[in-house]
Amino acid sequence: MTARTQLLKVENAGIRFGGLKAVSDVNLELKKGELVGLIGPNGAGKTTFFNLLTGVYVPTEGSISLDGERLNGLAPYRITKKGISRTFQNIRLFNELSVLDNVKVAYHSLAKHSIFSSILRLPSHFSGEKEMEQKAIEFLKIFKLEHVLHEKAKNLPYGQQRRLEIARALAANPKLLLLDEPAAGMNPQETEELMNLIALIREKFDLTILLIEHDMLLVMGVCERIYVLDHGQLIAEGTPEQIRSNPKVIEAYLGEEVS
Ligand SMILES: Nc1ncnc2c1ncn2[C@@H]1O[C@H](COP(=O)(O)OP(=O)(O)OP(=O)(O)O)[C@@H](O)[C@H]1O
Repeated sequence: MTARTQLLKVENAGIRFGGLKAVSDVNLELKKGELVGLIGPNGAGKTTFFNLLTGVYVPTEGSISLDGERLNGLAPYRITKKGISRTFQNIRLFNELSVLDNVKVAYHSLAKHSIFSSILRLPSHFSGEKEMEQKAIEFLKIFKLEHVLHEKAKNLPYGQQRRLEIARALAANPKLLLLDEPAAGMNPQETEELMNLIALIREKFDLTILLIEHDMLLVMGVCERIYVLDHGQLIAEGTPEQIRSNPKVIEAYLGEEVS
């Protein structure tokens, strides 16, 4: 097997909120094509770490780079353009828009035709728009949402809303996809379907994925490597087998199920 090249490099990254070090001295690397888990007890700093990667927060220490390009201090939309997309712990869709429009909005952020051609309704606007719609429909088929294209997002059952959120994040054509608790609130069958979907999109879109998840079955089942955060610091990194038997992880999760 050829050695995989590096995609994300996080060096000694952290952020303070007043006196609280929510994330501190984190070193993490992702190689292209990897599917990696980020776990840790409640309040460990997982979502804050995603917020650092996506520019919601600027690190107060350390550096973050994607494909060798430093991301510290870039606005979230610029980081999306550089190739990082995410989903949220609490689903954030445009509730009043249709399923199709939710995905088209993401395409618009990358569209080649300019804002001027849209305003002036030039031919390039219409060809761009049509191409975008076709792409969005193709996309939604992969997520088994083609039968609800014109339904408002808010009317979808929970599992479908979760899938739509992932579809929308992927429409921005990321190199790195960050999934924040994608299985939260799902039943075991939906969780299993989601695991299969994550494996499928990773192959199909040649993606690198970092996944925050409390469902250990999902994390241990799909991730090749896992990082563990506790009180804002990384306490372990390794394969699912190594993490399961790591004494520091067991201690951090005392009272919670690890395997
Ligand atoms: N904007 C903020 N201002 C102050 N404190 C914050 C802010 N954002 C996060 N924190 C604190 O940082 C710590 C880490 O929170 P975070 O939400 O990242 O944890 P988490 O691991 O994602 O938790 P959970 O699994 O419960 O979602 C918590 O103590 C939280 O209160």
